[in-house]
Amino acid sequence: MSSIPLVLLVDDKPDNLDLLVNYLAECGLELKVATDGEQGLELAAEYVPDLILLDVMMPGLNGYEVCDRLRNMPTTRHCPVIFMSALNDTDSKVRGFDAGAVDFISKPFQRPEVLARIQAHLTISQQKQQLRLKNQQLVQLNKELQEQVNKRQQVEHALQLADERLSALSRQEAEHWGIDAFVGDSRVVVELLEEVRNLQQAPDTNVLVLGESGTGKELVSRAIHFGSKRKLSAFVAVNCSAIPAELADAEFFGHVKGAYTGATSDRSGYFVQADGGTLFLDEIGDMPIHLQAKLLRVLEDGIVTPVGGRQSRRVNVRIVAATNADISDKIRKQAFRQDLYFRLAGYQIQLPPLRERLSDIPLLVDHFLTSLGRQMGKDYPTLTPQALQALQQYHYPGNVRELKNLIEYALIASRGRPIGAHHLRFVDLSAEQSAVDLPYHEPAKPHSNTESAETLLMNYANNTGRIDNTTAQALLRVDHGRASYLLKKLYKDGKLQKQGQRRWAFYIPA
Ligand SMILES: Nc1ncnc2c1ncn2[C@@H]1O[C@H](COP(=O)(O)OP(=O)(O)OP(=O)(O)O)[C@@H](O)[C@H]1O
Repeated sequence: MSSIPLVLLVDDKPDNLDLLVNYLAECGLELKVATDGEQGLELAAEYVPDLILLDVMMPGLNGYEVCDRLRNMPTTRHCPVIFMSALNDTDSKVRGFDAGAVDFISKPFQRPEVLARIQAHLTISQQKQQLRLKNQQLVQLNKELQEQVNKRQQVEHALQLADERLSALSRQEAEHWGIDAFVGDSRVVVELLEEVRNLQQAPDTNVLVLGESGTGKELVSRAIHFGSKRKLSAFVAVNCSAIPAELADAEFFGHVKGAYTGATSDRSGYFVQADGGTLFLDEIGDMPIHLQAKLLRVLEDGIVTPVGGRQSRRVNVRIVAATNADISDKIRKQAFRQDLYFRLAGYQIQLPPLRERLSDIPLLVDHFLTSLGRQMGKDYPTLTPQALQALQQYHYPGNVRELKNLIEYALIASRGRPIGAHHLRFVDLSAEQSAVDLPYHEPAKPHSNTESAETLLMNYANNTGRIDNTTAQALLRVDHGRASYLLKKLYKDGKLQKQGQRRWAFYIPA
């Protein structure tokens, strides 16, 4: 409503119009007059008045019809209409209200009544208009809110989907790495799996996993993590022997931007990455001694500080460490800190070598035939009884990893036929298996450095107690002559002892 309210007077009697104009002249109103219904409608459409005084009985369109049409025009729909009539009966009033009038003024006019009714309805109309405006604002606000709610619901839905996908992934991972992934039903394995289950229920206990290479130390460590409540956070696997000493601090504790040349941004280290989860330290026996001291400090106070940074951060990490080294020997030789050992070995697990649980071979063979066969697109690979017997008689210096590799090779070599003993490529031949028809392999990368070749052979002999020419050839990828030369040299140096005169098998001197 403009500051001066506009009132439209519609009456076919000029006297009435004059009288009304006269009454309203000094009331601060703007007036428009129409002398019939048609003109009244035109002026109403053109000026959109704040109030209309409408005569009922007019030639042409009567007041009821005019009012009815006003209600149907979008611009005048809310404009209050007061009927003016000499008829004072209830019927005509009801009819008027039905047509959409807000009030009645009786003729002959009484000035105070006319003024009072006009004022009252202008005020009501003004308030109604304000209410309508507020309502529109509220509707608009409500729309915006609804849009926000919709957007939020979409985001929440997307988040929920992502969450479901993530937990499906972590479920898959947990299933993949769960305790069931560790195959075996020998007594020693059953006891071992019981220990793993107990450790899953003690998610804050650090664990030291000991065992020869290939016995499943990483598999067990993953099962400990993925079966515990820590599974929703990361399992970070680190091979301690593969980290260059100069990078070790940054790798473990992270670094800030500019800490050294090449540090172009902040980077979190293994401890922060594993926060809430598990840090798997493989080959812990090979961890440099200076790093052992720093690791011990983090294990004691749970606080890490990135290289070049001042801001420390508290982390909650379970350590599962593994080694195939003789850790007591390393402690004796002061190559491993005893205090760190006590921190890591909150609980200690010893994995048995495969040769001490040969009864697990059929299950393991079946497991690898199925899983590797599936990967290679071979549906039901089979094995001859002779091949299984050969597998059960071997002593597996490389443990389960070696068995897995044997089966993988045999699956390829057998080309879809049942796997026979001659498809098994044993690296370390025992007397019974020397008759096995071995396929020939081109040496991949011959081992030319004599010193490191000797170390490799001695490591093997120390681990297994024996070594022969065929094994040496396979280990170093060299020919028979070179293997003989190296074994004889170790023999002459007194590092190996010969067995019998004819067979070139050597033992560690008693
Ligand atoms: N009991 C088992 N059941 C099924 N697979 C096994 C088992 N033990 C070991 N494996 C498989 O053998 C391979 C070697 O296992 P893993 O890496 O856990 O051994 P490891 O003791 O950690 O070896 P390393 O000391 O050389 O790191 C992996 O492919 C693993 O899946």
